[in-house]
Amino acid sequence: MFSNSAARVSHVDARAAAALLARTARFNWALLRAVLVWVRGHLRWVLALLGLSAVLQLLGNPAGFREALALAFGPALAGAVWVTCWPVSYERFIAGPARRAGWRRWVRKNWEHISRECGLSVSRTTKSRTFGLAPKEGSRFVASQSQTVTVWTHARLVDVTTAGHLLRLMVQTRTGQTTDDLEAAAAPIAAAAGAKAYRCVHMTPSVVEIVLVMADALTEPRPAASPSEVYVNAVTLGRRQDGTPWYLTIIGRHTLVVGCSGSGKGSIFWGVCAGLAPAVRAGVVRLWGVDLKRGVEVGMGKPMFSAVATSPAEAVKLLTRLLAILEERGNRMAGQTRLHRPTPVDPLHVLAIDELAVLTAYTDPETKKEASRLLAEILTQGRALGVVVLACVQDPRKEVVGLRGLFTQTIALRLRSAEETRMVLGDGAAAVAPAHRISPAMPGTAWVVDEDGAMDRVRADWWSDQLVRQVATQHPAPVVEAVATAAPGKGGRGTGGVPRAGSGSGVPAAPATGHTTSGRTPARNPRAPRKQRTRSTDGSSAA
Ligand SMILES: Nc1ncnc2c1ncn2[C@@H]1O[C@H](COP(=O)(O)OP(=O)(O)OP(=O)(O)O)[C@@H](O)[C@H]1O
Repeated sequence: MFSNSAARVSHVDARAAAALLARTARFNWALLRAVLVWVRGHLRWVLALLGLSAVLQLLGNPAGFREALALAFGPALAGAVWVTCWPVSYERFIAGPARRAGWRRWVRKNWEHISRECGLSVSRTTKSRTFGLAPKEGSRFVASQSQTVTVWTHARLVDVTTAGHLLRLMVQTRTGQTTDDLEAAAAPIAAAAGAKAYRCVHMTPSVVEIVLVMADALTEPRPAASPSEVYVNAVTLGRRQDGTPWYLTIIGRHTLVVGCSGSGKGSIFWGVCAGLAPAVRAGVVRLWGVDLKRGVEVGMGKPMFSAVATSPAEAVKLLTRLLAILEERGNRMAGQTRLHRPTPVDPLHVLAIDELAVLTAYTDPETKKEASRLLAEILTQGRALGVVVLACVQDPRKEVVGLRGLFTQTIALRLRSAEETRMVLGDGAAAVAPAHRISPAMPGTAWVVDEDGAMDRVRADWWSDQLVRQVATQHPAPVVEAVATAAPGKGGRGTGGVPRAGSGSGVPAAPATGHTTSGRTPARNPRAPRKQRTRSTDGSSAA
């Protein structure tokens, strides 16, 4: 008995000792690597001090020899310990500022060369005259000697600044140049600087800011956070390539999301819908879902939606109902106000469509025609009347998405060709916003056009099925729209709809069939247990 427990203790000790040994070895190896990196980066300093220490040794000054060695390797060792034990603070106080200073120095020192090689400079040859003594003529002063010289004129580097991973060059055109020329040179400048990406911001008719992204802040996926605040104007979808948050304006915008299969359209779909969830619960926003991939996507967060259609026929009914709301609201707003302001009695309606092409291209001709007509009306009238559309599609061709031009903002996820990038982001976009070159290993990454017309690379946060279900359960829509019974032009009061069961309004509960989704929704993952449609008085669902 005793010998057994002793053996167990010694076994545990051996395992702890082995772990400690492994940790120590890893630490020493990290330290050694950091020292070697430091020495490589400061080779001249180290060699000079090693030389000095050798001379001092030869001169019989062992104290000086030791000091020189300490000077050569002391900072390396201190830096190595710092970077190994506290990498974040080392990056913040030492490595980051040093790297950024190096970028600025590189640009300032080499600007003329960069400008010349990247096609921003012009040269002109002129004759120059020199005066002096001519040896052949007995060192007599000769009036002039003529020689041909090349004179370069460069675009002007107004300023160089850095922040985080960004290197910003403010460049001014030279005479005869336009900002388009500066923009065209941004790609070779980015390549010369070893930048991961770049973008151009037109500051004035003669000044462009070239923003070089020196390290990719989008490489790592980031999980989305459960929203808690009521936001209607915009939602946070992820981050921009400079690491700042990426907001998508919702009010007054129709958004088209284009990306091939697996490009991450779901992240943007849920970024918007789940991002608006607190506003949905507060009643300021009403979500309408059209999921023509058999309801697989919207099924994840169905409680957030006031109505869901999963077939083209249901979608037509839903669009008809929405158009009726829009018409009623238009009549009410006429002569009163030109822009709808969402309130709990008169909410913002957000129509979220997953796989738009099924509705506008791949269904029977009659449904296709009717759906396209309804959607076109919503897109043309809805912006000011508080009805906005978010549509996701894989194929941006005109014959698939004929209504492409009616969307007021587009998000280009990974696309299949430069031609598709041009279709989605506009002429000339393939060069500056190459959505067709987004790596398949980085789903959720996209190119967007900013308010000022500049293109920027962004990455949406990742919404897991579990998080979508959780957000939907926490923020159910207080009102269910009885879309299936709607007839064209018979929407009645636009903000109508039936309060959800148990929402405390005293209005009879809507039947579970209030959603247009017919009975069965194919599940992508095992579904969470179905919630009973009764609610306790605090508004939370009761199982
Ligand atoms: N923002 C993101 N960050 C990291 N990974 C992501 C992100 N978005 C999506 N993914 C990954 O990519 C996969 C495909 O994403 P998603 O289903 O959203 O693509 P999709 O464009 O909707 O494709 P399809 O059109 O075929 O449905 C997901 O299963 C997930 O693993």
